[in-house]
Amino acid sequence: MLFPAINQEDDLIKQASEIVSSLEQAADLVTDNINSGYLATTLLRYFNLMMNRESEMSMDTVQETSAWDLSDFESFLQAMPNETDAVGAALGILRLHVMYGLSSSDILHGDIKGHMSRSLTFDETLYLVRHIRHRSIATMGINVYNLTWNWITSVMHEEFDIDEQKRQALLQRALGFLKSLPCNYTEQYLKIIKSLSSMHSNLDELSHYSYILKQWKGLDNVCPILSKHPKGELYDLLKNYRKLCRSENTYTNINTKKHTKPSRTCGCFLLHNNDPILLLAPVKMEILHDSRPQIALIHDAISDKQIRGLKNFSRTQVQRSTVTTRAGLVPSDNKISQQMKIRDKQVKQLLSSFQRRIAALTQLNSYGLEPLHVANYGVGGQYDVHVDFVFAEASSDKDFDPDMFDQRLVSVVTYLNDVEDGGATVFPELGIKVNPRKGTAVMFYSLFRNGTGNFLSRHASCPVVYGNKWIAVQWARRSYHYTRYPCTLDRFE
Ligand SMILES: O=C(O)CCC(=O)C(=O)O
Ligand SMILES: [Fe+2]
Repeated sequence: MLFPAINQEDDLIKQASEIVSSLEQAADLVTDNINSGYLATTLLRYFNLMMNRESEMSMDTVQETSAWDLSDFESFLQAMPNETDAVGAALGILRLHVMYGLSSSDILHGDIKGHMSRSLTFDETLYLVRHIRHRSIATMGINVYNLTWNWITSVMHEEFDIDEQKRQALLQRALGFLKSLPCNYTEQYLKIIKSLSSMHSNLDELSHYSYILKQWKGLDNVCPILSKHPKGELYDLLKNYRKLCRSENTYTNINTKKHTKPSRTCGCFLLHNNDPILLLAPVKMEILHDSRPQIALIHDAISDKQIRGLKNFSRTQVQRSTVTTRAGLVPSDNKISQQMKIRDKQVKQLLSSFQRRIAALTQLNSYGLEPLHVANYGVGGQYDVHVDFVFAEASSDKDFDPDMFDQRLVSVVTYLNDVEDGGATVFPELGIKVNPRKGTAVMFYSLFRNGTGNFLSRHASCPVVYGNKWIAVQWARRSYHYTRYPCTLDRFE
């Protein structure tokens, strides 16, 4: 099972607690299993356990469920997280760190944006440091050297209860890192050398280095590579993504001027489109972006009963999400969630009024609606900046012509729960942030009238900090809607 944890993972955590509390023998086995290399997973499972109030166990539950036998336990062990989960957990914590600008020292003390957990151990922290250069962190548009150094120094400053040997190993690691940049003519480097000397380390090179460094004229205070920040449009976009997730208002206007006009009709209204269904129960619309692309909120888009039905059905069936790439549909570091398509007839029936309303609202033909997708993001789960249409560079077919493809025209993302912290949908080109609210949907168009993709519709899901996030995504394809959305010759109409 892959990180991020969803309800199944919560169940697993509950089972773990039950076993550990009730069977001494089992507890030893669990400990053996967990301690060998799965530290970050342990960390996140504890992290979840402590933070997710729903999964906290009362003593009553422990007593009720203490009748475990060992065959149950074997299958439990098989379902234990593996190395992939461990890496996933470490990356989840790093994502929260980067996206929300958290201090590494707070995380070390178990404080994730004010949600308290236990402190990390020395080994767990090193496990995080080892994974900072992972692709998914390296592509977040930050200086990974800076991030690594930030963590190394936090570990060095922390009063971990570790022996001399481990402390020396840490300092050696810090030296090795600075040397690899290379940053060995800096005050930072010298400081570590001095610390190592003060520990009476018998490294021959120590005295040699301190001698050279003392002679060195312009010793840099801080290594320049560590303070370089990536620049360019892509980085501005990723910066906006982070700023929106953090609710900082200072997002940079990148492309907006190129082909949007100021919004004229932002506001709320009841919409019925003269459609019999909507005349009976008009849609509560709130326009967030007037046009090109139009982005709107739909309030009360789905009933509580439909939400319950959808979640109950999907809870045990969602699987690791995939994205469309040149290599086909693959799991991706850019989309950390689990999802499924709803094909079940009964569930479809339950949702038919929901889909009819969407069709009536967009005035699109319901034949163009794709099967509904349900997705769940756990703590640290996110969806990086992306568009919902396929563009040539992302296609697996080298002759792919986006204009000939039946592209996704409209997306309706419906929130199936309130997320306690994080999980907002953001549009980093436009400075728009939508916080998930149970029953509300955000609807946006991805194409221009001529059928080509509008990159201003780029959007993302901020990582979930606390709780988890359930959404239902309804896409409508363009091909059925030529009459409703006739082509124009204007490139940007
Ligand atoms: O989770 C969200 O807020 C956005 C989901 C999304 O963009 C998608 O599934 O394509
Ligand atoms: Fe999307």
